[in-house]
Amino acid sequence: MTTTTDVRTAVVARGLTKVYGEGDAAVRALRGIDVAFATGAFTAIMGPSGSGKSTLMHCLAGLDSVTDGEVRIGDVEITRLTDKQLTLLRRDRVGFIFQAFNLLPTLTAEQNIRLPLEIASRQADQVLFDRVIETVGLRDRLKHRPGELSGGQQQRVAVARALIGKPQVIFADEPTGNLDSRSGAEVLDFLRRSVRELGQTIVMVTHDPVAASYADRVVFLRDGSLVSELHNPTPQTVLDTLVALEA
Ligand SMILES: Nc1ncnc2c1ncn2[C@@H]1O[C@H](COP(=O)(O)OP(=O)(O)OP(=O)(O)O)[C@@H](O)[C@H]1O
Repeated sequence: MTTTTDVRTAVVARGLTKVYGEGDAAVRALRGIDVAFATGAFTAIMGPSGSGKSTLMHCLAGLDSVTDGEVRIGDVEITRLTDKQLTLLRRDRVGFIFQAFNLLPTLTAEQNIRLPLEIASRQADQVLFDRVIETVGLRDRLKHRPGELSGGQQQRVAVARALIGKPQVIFADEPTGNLDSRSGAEVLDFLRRSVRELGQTIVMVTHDPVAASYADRVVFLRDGSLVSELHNPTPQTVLDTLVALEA
């Protein structure tokens, strides 16, 4: 598996190890993972329940500390940063999309989308804003509050919010977990278009072989180790790989 750190690589982990607890209660959630995520690619992380998917994403995104090893986002070795530096890095370079859309209910869709930039005192790039709004099809919903939007529309607002800051990478944790299959397909299609058309880099954790098939590449975890990967996956090849892993 490649671990090169050239400009085409957005995120790299080397020897990434995460142990929860100590002594007899210790759980080795990640056992020395080497993985690289290419810039402008859509990668899915899959594996059986408890295999370490969420832990890997949290360590890659600087949301959780690592026990050993390194993580680099762009040219920044995040495992060496102080908490304050990490907060700034997450704010300025990383986008997040969660299963629960995490929108502020009193703000309109547009205000939710612009909020992270406002917090960071950054100017929205109006050309990008318009392009993102067109891409996710929200033009006629900008003045609506989240409670007036469907689940799929709310998640599209969350996708737009993540895209608008032009982060080096977006981490998505089960982004379609709360959506019906049609809304889920729409959101996945927007994620894929943001990679193809805006050059965005996306790393997504999912249980769903259909969701994973929207990615360019799928990496598979088992018991805290990376054990397999697929390029240009289909739902069937993802399912076959999962079945083989769980055998
Ligand atoms: N805070 C924690 N304290 C102790 N053990 C933990 C903690 N978080 C996760 N674990 C353990 O680490 C291992 C990996 O968990 P993780 O949540 O990363 O797996 P996952 O593949 O995302 O699972 P799922 O698909 O069920 O969400 C599991 O054995 C889990 O019980």
